[in-house]
Amino acid sequence: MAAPPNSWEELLRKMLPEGAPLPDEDQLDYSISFDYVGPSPFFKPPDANPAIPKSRFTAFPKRAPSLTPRNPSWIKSRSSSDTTSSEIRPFSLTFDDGIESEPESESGNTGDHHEFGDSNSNSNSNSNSTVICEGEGEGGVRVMGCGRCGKKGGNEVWRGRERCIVCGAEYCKKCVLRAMGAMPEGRKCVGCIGRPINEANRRRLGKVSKVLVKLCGRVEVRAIMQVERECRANQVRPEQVVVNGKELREEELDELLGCLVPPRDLRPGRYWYDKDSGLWGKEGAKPERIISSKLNLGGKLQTGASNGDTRVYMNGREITRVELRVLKLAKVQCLPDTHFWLYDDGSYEEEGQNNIKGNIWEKASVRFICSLFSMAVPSERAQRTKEEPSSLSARSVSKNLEEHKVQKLLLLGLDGSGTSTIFKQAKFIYANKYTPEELLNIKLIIQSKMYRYLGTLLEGREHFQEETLMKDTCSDLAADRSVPGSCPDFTDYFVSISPRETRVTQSKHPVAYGFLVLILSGETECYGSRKCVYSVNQKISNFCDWLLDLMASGDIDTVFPAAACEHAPVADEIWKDPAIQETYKRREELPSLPDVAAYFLDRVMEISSSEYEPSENDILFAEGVTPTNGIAHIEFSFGDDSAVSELYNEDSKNQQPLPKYELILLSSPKWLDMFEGMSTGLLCVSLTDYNRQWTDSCGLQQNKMVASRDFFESVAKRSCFEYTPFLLLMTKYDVFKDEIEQVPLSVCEWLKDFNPLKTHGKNTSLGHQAFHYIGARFKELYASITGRKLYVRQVNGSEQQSVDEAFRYAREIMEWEEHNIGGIYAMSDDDLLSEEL
Ligand SMILES: Nc1nc2c(ncn2[C@@H]2O[C@H](COP(=O)(O)OP(=O)(O)OP(=O)(O)O)[C@@H](O)[C@H]2O)c(=O)[nH]1
Ligand SMILES: [Mg+2]
Repeated sequence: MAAPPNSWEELLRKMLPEGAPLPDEDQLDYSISFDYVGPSPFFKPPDANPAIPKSRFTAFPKRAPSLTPRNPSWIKSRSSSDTTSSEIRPFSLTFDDGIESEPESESGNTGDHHEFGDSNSNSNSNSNSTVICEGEGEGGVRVMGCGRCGKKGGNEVWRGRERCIVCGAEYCKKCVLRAMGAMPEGRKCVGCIGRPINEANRRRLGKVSKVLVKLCGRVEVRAIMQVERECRANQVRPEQVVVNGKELREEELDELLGCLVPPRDLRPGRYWYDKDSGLWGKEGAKPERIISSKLNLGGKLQTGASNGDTRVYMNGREITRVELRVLKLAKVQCLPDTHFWLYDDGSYEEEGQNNIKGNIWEKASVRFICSLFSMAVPSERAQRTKEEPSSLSARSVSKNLEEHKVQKLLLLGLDGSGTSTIFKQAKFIYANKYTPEELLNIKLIIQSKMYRYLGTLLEGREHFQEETLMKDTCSDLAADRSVPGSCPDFTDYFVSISPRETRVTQSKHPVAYGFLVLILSGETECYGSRKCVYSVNQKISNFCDWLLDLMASGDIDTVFPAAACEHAPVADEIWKDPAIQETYKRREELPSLPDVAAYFLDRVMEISSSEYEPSENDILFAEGVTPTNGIAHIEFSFGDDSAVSELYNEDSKNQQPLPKYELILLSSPKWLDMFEGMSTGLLCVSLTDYNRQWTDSCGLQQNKMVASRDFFESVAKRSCFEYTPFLLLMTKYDVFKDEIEQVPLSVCEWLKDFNPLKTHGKNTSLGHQAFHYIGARFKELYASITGRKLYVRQVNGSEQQSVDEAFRYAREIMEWEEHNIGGIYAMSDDDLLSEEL
């Protein structure tokens, strides 16, 4: 069933504010994502109709095989042939240079096979062909205008440009095929064929570009991308890899890349390698991988290879501080000037003692911490090989690498921004359920928190009661003494330090001040017999005194939850008391009382009982379930077709392995620098923050959206996230869309320029426009820091489907980044959109 020709335009028009112009297809930006409200644009095909293709959003592309290192088959072909261009020819092109018409690229041509033969000679015979490599910069400097026809940027044709991965010369859509010919080594001008690529473009190798898809069709582009990745001329050259201070020789590089556990994604650079343990890292840095041991590579491992300063030595290398922490975690005695000998199986001994003391990889916690910090951990493959060496011989190296790759997602955000909720939802949706021990712990947390909420309410009640009675008393006194005029508002005259200590801080009004002094010095009896909406009976008052004393002395945690069951009836009575309900109505004045307090207190009897078992919602809404000052993580994988997936288990052995993900929730920014090499950063910001206050670690108050922005900025600036794409998850849209109708976005100084259009459409509501505006401000900020694109999505943490969709979006981003490096080449992202899109 063919879609109507302009269906995407219609769909887009519905999403954009009324009157907004439609962007060109080339300019479409897929980096803001939100929940589409309306009928599904993708029809579920009836089972009986196999002709209808599966929706493209339900099937995610399989990860492409690892690009580098090369697989052994390549190494074989490399030694057998020395030609650079003819060994892998993606397809043949015939080119009729007499026809000046633009290739049919705009429509209908996708998937067509272009027959442009012998392009090299034809291109060269063209009068313009001499400019092919002119003006090129070796360092990838961009040539202004098309390198062949000379057209400058700005017009439609120029926008879809392609760049040579050697010289950086750019060609407009019309000239790409003429300038690059059959592309036997990928996107290179014909004059650059056989020449090594510019290293700045290595990350671009094999990443599909939209322009090529339009010009050549998918099948051909795949072939071009494959040769671009695999042909000899584009590989790392031996002299570009220095190991232990020595440039590699050709056979050494072959040994390194052809071994069972090679370095991941080898780039030109300086490395150190410990052949006894297999540890491998960049010169001057911590180990990043354990590769195959006993390879004969480079020079001798130097003491200062990793720039360690710990006075603890491993196989002659002074180890780094992070390694020392790991050793301590593994309970290895590490006194200064200890010299260890570490073997490739993880066993270690002190030098010269000939006595194996243990195995550092034995503990799961050690392996976990190492993998969290992107540090070396022994690969399962290497371990399996030891057990069954023959079982792996037939498997390709790249396949193995794929299988064991775990995509790491780092979840960050200020307290209350929704991070814990998303983490808990991910655990419900994808990972295993909570264990009985975890459930017991959560139950105790919920019970304890519930009594704290009650304490906070009682404290507030006391404060509100004093305030109200004092006001009443003062107005009576004022009336008694016939003070002319109305009674001043006494609340202006004192600031509450705590409900039990009220201090006069102003005395603008001498009469009022006189009354206050009178009241405060003349005992509270003057309103002791009075009552107000916040007054309670003696029983509650006694409980209130007891609970508040417990809170003040810090003993509440020793009493609750142990005494929860015993005090449940009175707690229930208190919660239902009208005075407490009146207090709860003013909960925004009690900052430590979360909205979820009522959810739990409504069921105080049930929750206080020893038989109570927290439900999924209870866990979701409970505070403090995830560690507030540390790290939590879950590992999971999810399939393409359904929201719910299984843990990868024994049963899936025979199936295609699902990609694995590790979600790491980081509550404390002090660890941030340790998280290099994350696949994606998920940063949560609550949309309602624009109207909230935040107290920083120094006790200073500021707008919470501004605090979130500053936090985001500090994260984006870290060098450890240089290559990490970020997805901004904007939470609490459900609350925000109503709140924005009452309180304008301009209450936040950073967002004061928001200028909404007055329209009445589903997707042009004030909330929707404001969400876009905030997203755009964050994108702007991120681009100014990193020059890259920030992905944005709204999430409702309380809905599993919304969280699931956010993770699916994150997965698409990882795919795009892997195939298109959208972020790094953001300046030309119009031609680097995913093939899948
Ligand atoms: N309405 C609504 N509430 C949300 C949403 N996301 C989170 N919340 C609530 O916001 C509060 C704070 O949630 P989180 O930020 O996840 O909690 P946290 O402060 O990071 O961590 P803990 O307090 O330790 O649980 C909780 O009461 C959540 O139920 C959302 O999208 N919509
Ligand atoms: Mg919290």
